[in-house]
Amino acid sequence: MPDIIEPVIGLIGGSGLYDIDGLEEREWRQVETPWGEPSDLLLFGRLAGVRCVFLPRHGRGHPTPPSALNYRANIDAMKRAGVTEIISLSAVGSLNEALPPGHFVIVDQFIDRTFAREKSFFGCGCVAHVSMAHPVCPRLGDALEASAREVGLPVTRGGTYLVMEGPQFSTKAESELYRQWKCDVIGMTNMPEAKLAREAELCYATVAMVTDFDCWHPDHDAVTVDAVVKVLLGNADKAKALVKSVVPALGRPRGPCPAGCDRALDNALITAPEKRDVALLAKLDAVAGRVLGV
Ligand SMILES: CSC[C@H]1O[C@H](OP(=O)(O)O)[C@H](O)[C@@H]1O
Ligand SMILES: Nc1ncnc2[nH]cnc12
Repeated sequence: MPDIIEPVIGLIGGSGLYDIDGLEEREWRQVETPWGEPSDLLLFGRLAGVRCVFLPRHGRGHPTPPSALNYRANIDAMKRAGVTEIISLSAVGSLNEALPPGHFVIVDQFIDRTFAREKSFFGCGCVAHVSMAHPVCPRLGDALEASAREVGLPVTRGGTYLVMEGPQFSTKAESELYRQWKCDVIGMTNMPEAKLAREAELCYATVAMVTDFDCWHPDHDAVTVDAVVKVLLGNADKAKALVKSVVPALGRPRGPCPAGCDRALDNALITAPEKRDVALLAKLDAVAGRVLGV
């Protein structure tokens, strides 16, 4: 790992965010991965001189639902594109009265209730167990919080994001259960994305943009896509202002991540070298080349 890193900021745009304003030298480029196709071409460019790579999570025009997203291809493509940190911008429902629609939450924990997705780059022939105790990079969280306050967004630092499989929204009983679990927001996409970013040794943080009160709130109608999209349009402008402020702050040359996100595989591999599968190792070149030497 170099002592001084020139950051390349990865931005994953969720529902309602299919492009990034103000990018200079912009170019949509296909990035091939051994895991299949990412959601779309990747948009390369510069913001205030800082290299950025943007990916619309569901593809432009939103053709792909949460369960069908190729999360491994998306993260691998980011890594291959040279990205060093990822900011996930996501629409969420609120499970907390204090977090109304229009509010931004820099989440710091997740509960993963998804069950129909590929969740790891590793597997038979190369087993790895990374720590997910602290799934979000605090350095990115600090920068996002400072920028959100600077541009005047209603923001809360910290919160737990419940990741459901979808695509249907929750039942009222589920929504109430997640509230009992002290979850703050709910969405369908940030897992396994955050797990895969950790395996790929990429710093990762989520800006959860509240669009609705899900279905638990007695004074609000159950969530609909129409209602979500209405709030999303306002949130998307705020998200773009946040990105404009945070990218220059994160873009300065820096040392290794103080939280160790960029060394997550140092103590994670358990398969003996002679038991490793050569074909899998080849696929891990971008994600784990640093520790596997492939
Ligand atoms: C359009 S509402 C449901 C949809 O929005 C969120 O997506 P993203 O996290 O990519 O912004 C949620 O997770 C669902 O996929
Ligand atoms: N209530 C909700 N449940 C799941 N995902 C969402 N995305 C936006 N609102 C949501």
